[in-house]
This record gives sequence, structure tokens and C-alpha cells, in this order.
Amino acid sequence: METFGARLHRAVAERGPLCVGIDPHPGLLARWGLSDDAEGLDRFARTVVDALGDRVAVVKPQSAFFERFGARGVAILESTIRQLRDRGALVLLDVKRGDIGSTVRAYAEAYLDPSRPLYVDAVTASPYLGVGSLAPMFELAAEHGGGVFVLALTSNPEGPAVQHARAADGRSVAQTVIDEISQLNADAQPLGSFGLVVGATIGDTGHDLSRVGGPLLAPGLGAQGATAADLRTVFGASLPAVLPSYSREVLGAGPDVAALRAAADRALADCRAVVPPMN
Ligand SMILES: O=C(O)c1cc(=O)[nH]c(=O)n1[C@@H]1O[C@H](COP(=O)(O)O)[C@@H](O)[C@H]1O
Repeated sequence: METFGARLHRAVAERGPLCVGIDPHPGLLARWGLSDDAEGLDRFARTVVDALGDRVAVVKPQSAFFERFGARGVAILESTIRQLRDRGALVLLDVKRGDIGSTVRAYAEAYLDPSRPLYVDAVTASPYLGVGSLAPMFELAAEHGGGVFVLALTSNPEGPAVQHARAADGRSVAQTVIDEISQLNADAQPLGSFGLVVGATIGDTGHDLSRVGGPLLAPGLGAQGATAADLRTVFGASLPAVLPSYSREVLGAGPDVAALRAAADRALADCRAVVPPMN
């Protein structure tokens, strides 16, 4: 079985270092001339799949925008995931799950067990109930070749109050998360399956990402104000592991399929200029 890290490494080599999010904000639905209902959501998601599913390495549906429409929205999420996988994109479901371990086990089954309807290649998870509480996710990911991206240093301005706080041993809370995830990737080649989320907006915070061994998802580009050039400041020597992620910046070019493709191509060109090939 090929690990998620190996599959991601290959996808980025073939398609380039880019993740595009599917975040159907009500404002974007309106700009695309779509209704703010399940039908509009379905059309939006299908358009993104048609435009980008066969060319972008990773597509990241944001679950919240599908859950807004209840069972119909989740059914559309299921079919969006299938369509993306059929077109060869890796699907990273942005759900930012985190809970006590026994409940995390159920989340892990929902997203990382290949027999389940919402099965995806990888999910986002929150470690702020303790990294150890996510163990069932790590176990199921390892068992089935999936991936988990754990929040470390998030792109929002509220993040540092929690993430930069000092743990008992003097490290920042985020650094403890970074170090624990690094251990999970020990010896993984060519890339570990356990990633971290580090916002492109955060500047140089002095955190040590040099031993992570897995992918570094970098949201916050475009709509939140960061540019590809900012990745240099945030990631320094760890740039080869960075997977830049854009949502509104690319989606705003729709609904025209050619315009969406051109926006993704521009984003990819900006990222290629900064992010060297993965080691
Ligand atoms: O895990 C994420 O993807 C994430 C982490 C983070 O620190 N900041 C962040 O913006 N995100 C997600 O990345 C997407 C950013 O969207 P845009 O600001 O439109 O590019 C949203 O779906 C956020 O939920």
C-alpha cells in the first residue's frame, strides 16, 4: 500500500505544489450567479471539479460550506469527493476535527476508512485537546495509507494567543505540536503522511520546522493577505515541504472554467517561483 506521503510527493511532482480549496461562501455563490442553496452548491462544486480536478495536485473541500445545507449538502460533498478522486486529485477534507480519543476514533472512521462514504485521502485535525487525543486518526491513516494535517500555527490573528503560549518545558505550545508530529514521520521516505498547517500570514515566528518530515500546508494566501513571496519568511529552509493553499483567490475567477484554470495556473506559477521541488 502506498502511503499518503508518497502519493502526495508524486502528485506534487506531476502537477506542481498547489492546493485549491472549495469554499462556497454565500458571497461567491452570488458572484457566480448561483442561488444560496443546495442546487447552487452543487453547481459550484461541479464547476470547480471540472475546472481543476484533473490538474491541481490537492483539492481541499471546506466541509462547513457543505454542512450549511444539511443532509443534501453532505450528499453533495460525498459526490464532490468521488468526482475529484476520479479525476486524479488528492482530496484533503478540511474538517479540523478534534475531540477526546474515543470520539476521534469515530471521526477517523468517517474520513479515513476506505469503506465509508466520506472517505478522503487526508483530513485536517485540531490538536488543541492534546496531540495524543488524535492518536486514533494517526492509527487509521497509517493503516489505510491516509494523511492527517494537524493545525500548528494557524493563519488567523487569534491563533498566537494559544499557539505561542509557553508549555511547562519552555517550548511554545505550537512547537510541542510540531515536535510530536515530527516523531510520527521519523524515517518516512520520500515524505511523511503526517502534515502540519502553518499559515502563510504568520511571518517569522522562530518556530523550528526542520525535522517535520511531512508536508506543510500553507493557507492564508490571497484573500487573507499573504503572497507566495511571504512563504520564504515563514518557512525558510523548510520551503520544499510546503503545499501552498488558496481558496477565494482562485475561486473568485469563476464561474468560467477557463478563467478558473488560468487563476490556478497563475497561483501555481507564483508558488513554483518560491517553492523548490520536494526533496
Ligand atoms: O486548515 C486550513 O486549511 C486552514 C488553516 C488556517 O490556519 N487558516 C485557514 O484559512 N485555513 C482554511 O483555509 C481556507 C482559506 O481560504 P481563503 O482565505 O479563501 O484562501 C479556509 O477554508 C480556512 O478554513
